[in-house]
Amino acid sequence: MDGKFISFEGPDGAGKTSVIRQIQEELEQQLGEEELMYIREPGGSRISEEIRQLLFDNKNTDMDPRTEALLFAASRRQLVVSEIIPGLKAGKVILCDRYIDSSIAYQGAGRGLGEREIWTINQFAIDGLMPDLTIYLDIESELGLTRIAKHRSNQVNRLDREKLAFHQTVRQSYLRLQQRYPERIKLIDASQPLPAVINDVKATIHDRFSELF
Ligand SMILES: Nc1ncnc2c1ncn2[C@@H]1O[C@H](COP(=O)(O)OP(=O)(O)OP(=O)(O)O)[C@@H](O)[C@H]1O
Ligand SMILES: Cc1cn([C@H]2C[C@H](O)[C@@H](COP(=O)(O)O)O2)c(=O)[nH]c1=O
Repeated sequence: MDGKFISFEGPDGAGKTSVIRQIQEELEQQLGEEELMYIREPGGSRISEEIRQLLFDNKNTDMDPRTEALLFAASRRQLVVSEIIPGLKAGKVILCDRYIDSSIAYQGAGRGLGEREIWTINQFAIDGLMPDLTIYLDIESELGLTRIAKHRSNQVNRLDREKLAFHQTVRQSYLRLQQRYPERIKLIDASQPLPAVINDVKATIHDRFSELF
């Protein structure tokens, strides 16, 4: 497939949304809007957005962890088929806010379901389709959660509400993934001021795809 598949990962509050917004704006100017696709997980397609509602509904506190893991994988499957594969076939640059690494870190490690088990169920969903590049925004859990509490307290979802220890486990899992796949996953220090984070992200994308930025 001709396109470029870039995923963005990180603990809650790392700044993914803020970074992607800027990257998207600049790439749209460089490439034109039609060459670019922004999607977010869970969600990004009609059916996947409906699964998102179920996953984040604050009244679903009794959701079983395996149900949660399967719903994230189901949402991902639908997104792959309805958006990502067609976008890549059309040669687009796809900016994807979270992908399989989120499930490994949050459900595999955070929920304690096992990183290998989550990898396996997600292979059924993605059928081998991995990002060309993953930007991992690394931040200490305390700082990430503080940012959310400060700026986004009116939109806190079921997973944001987890205890600090959960978020620390998630971060450790991300760091292990980055060490295991250093060619695909590039670590950016997200505790820096936003403009510095964005510069690092642009340089990392350019290193991988010299025609971008
Ligand atoms: N580098 C930064 N320095 C200070 N504040 C930041 C930085 N990046 C983002 N923020 C602020 O932190 C808050 C969370 O940022 P953002 O929503 O972009 O993070 P996120 O990684 O998408 O979070 P989540 O995964 O929980 O949705 C926002 O209010 C944003 O303005
Ligand atoms: C894809 C995916 C996401 N999550 C969690 C991670 C976050 O807490 C939320 C997504 O919130 P955002 O503001 O849209 O980043 O969902 C997860 O646990 N597992 C996953 O596979």
